[in-house]
Amino acid sequence: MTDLLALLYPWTKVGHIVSVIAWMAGLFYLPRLFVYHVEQNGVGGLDAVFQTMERRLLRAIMNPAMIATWIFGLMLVFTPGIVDWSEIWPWTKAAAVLAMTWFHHWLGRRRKDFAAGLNQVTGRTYRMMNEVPTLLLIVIVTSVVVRF
Ligand code: HEM
Repeated sequence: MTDLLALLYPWTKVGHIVSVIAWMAGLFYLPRLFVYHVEQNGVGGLDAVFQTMERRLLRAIMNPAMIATWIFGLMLVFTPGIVDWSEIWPWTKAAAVLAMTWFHHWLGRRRKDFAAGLNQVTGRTYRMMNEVPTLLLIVIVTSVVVRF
């Protein structure tokens, strides 16, 4: 099994990076959609349009991309010679990835609130939350590239 993972290594990394890019695109865009959704000022019909865009973005792109990122990422973890858990970088990366996954689920719960007409979160808070994936991305890329 580990021989197969070693053989697949470059292709696993291709899959990982491609799925990471798709996941991040959604994580940046969905909170921005929520800002516009909150601040639409009751223009007729827009609520339904936003709901459709949010549902499709989450279901068609973000959920599959997150799952693919995890699968390829875990394949890299189990590839021999890639991760040394006595170093610091795998732990900072793991913490940031878990936080990113929490953020994804937080957005998913907010989408359900919008769909039920129960959103309580202000546009200002969504603007602030929009910075979360950027900060986590900096931690993750620094971890995997600098490898402290
Ligand atoms: C979801 C769980 C994740 C796991 C288990 C995981 C695990 C890994 C592992 C073990 C590597 C191998 C590093 C190497 O080949 O030397 C890697 C590479 C990489 N990961 Fe992740 N990762 C995950 C999520 C993410 C996320 C969310 C991002 C970006 C936001 C990311 C960005 C990268 C990048 C850019 C590389 C390539 C680094 C290089 O080639 O130097 N990963 N990942």
